[in-house]
Amino acid sequence: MVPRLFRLCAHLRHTLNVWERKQGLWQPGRALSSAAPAPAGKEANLGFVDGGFRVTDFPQDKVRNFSIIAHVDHGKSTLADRLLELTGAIRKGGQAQYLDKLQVERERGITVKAQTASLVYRHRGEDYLLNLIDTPGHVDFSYEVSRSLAACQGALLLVDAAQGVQAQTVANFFLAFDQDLAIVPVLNKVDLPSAEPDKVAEQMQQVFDIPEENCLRTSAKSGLGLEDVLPAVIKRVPPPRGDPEGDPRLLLFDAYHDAFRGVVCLVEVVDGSIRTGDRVTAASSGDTYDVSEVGVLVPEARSTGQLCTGQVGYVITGIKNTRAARVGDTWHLYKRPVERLPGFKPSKSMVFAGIYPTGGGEFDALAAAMDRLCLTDASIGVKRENSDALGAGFRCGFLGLLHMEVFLQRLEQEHGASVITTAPTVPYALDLYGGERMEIQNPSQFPLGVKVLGVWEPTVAATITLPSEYLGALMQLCQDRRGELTEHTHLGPGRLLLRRGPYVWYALPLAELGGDFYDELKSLSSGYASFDYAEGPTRRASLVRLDLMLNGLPVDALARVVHRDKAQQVGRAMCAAMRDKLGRQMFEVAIQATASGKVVARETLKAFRKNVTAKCYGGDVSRKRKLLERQKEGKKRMRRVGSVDVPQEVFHALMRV
Ligand SMILES: Nc1nc2c(ncn2[C@@H]2O[C@H](COP(=O)(O)OP(=O)(O)OP(=O)(O)O)[C@@H](O)[C@H]2O)c(=O)[nH]1
Repeated sequence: MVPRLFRLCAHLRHTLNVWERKQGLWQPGRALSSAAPAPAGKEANLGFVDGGFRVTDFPQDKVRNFSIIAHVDHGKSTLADRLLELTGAIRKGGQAQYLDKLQVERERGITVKAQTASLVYRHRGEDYLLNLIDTPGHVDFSYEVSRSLAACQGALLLVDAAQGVQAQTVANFFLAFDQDLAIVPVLNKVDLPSAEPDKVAEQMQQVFDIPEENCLRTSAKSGLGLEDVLPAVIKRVPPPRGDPEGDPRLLLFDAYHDAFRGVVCLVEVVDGSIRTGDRVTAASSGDTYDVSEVGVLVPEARSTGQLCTGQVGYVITGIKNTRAARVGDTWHLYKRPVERLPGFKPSKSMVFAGIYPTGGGEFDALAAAMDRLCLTDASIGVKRENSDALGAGFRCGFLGLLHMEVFLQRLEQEHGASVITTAPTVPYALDLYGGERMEIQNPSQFPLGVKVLGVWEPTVAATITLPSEYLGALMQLCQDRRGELTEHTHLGPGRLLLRRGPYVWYALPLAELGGDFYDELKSLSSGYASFDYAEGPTRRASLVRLDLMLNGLPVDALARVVHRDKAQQVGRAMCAAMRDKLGRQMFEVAIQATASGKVVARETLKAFRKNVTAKCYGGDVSRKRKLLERQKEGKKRMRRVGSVDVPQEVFHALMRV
């Protein structure tokens, strides 16, 4: 009864909204009677901590939408904090890195999810609504950056004045440049003794053709130069260009799941405006929803009743199915179709891994958790798969290894899921007899007993910047990882440029970026190297399938594809790790590694019943019982391969070999 009543009210409200639009009776701000007018008189602080908010006070020319983009750790989140404080959105001296809300972000000290905040700023006696999007710096999250940029007309390009232009500075600059955004260059960390802002400004001119005098100089730490940032945004970033009189057209650029409110969609209102009570249609599916709440993030969600042309905010529609909120989709008013916005390029998975629940019966819970997490990260590809050893699970595609690690950490921390993952792998293409080509995303799909004429693996075009003195060590590392040097160049003359060294371009197999590549790169360059990559062509390579067998039976979840020359070395390491981790069984276990069916390594585990109470001397019965119970509990978490019980820690341990 209640939902029906609610639907009826929503329908009446929508009909009234449409009628008003048609009759020209639309009264901006009427739905906002509860919002207090913005306090006047304060120059640069009209914040939301004490003040009110009326979106209709901000016509398009008083709106600016911009992102902060930079290389990792150049200070985006710290600068965003300062801008939030400056405009009164948050209180000074509060929580640092306010927009990095996720536990994983705080623990790792990196941004993984773009965050939006609307600020009100008074400049020369006029109030402006500035929508800021703080973006991640790491290459694995560049999809977040490109998505965020679609809702912006400008970008603050931040560069650490001590480190200069780095690999992701270049990558992010081109993302913004390709989308025709106004770029406001900011040299940050000028307070550092090692800062050389003049040299970096010169570098900006050389690399990006940005006039040196256009670079702002700031310290997000000490606050130096911050007062110039927002005036520069207002002056250099154009207002959004949409048609305020046109039919409402919304770009859905992000979404997340809120435990109380359900699916929350972040939108830019490209044309027209949207109000609570409107009925909207998603252009991709034709599904229709009633808008139950509209508002801005200041940075917490605040209902405003409507959003006008060019504004960025959130919309809640009671979407139940997380997959219905398709990031990149165009929304319009019910029965008022509009031309669809270009949306986003689908992301291309670079790394794949199988994800399985640790307990067999936990599949549904894992599926629900994955669904909710994928809503906040549209770049993850998910397909169901089954493993003989691990049961029902998923094969997921990620943009890189860090992306995968962060996803797994979020699954555990935010959704309480406990999972086993297979070793990450890349997609391979196999040439079979008869001209047939087979794509595999899982090593256990690599056919055995069939003649494979050729295996093609993906490569990346890697850009590495590092000081010249580390060039030799870098070349050795890339050669060990089967890389081919394509080009290298110096950034230009000058002390800083010499110190920062050359750009080096390598074609590297994507599979070789796994494991310890980043760690080695950082350690060989004393932390100075920076790395970025783009997708390269596929390359033919001598690759084989490596299997781990227990008493003659392959463990499908542990199969991997390796280079022929490394098969024995990896096989031995896997057998040794299996021997150490498996724990003795009641019978002898033969552990073998086979490359394309031929044994390349072997270990034998002698029969033994593990006596977990051996260390408990005397008659401490309760302690013995506790240990035996824990052993029983552990057995539940075992996976059976033939007659061998494999504890799940073994899977975790072998993924890292
Ligand atoms: N000395 C100095 N340190 C700064 C300044 N701005 C930021 N930092 C420090 O630099 C480190 C990285 O800052 P973040 O704001 O997390 O950098 P980020 O670009 O958001 O990092 P990612 O999100 O991981 O890409 C932190 O330890 C900050 O305290 C500055 O102007 N001066």
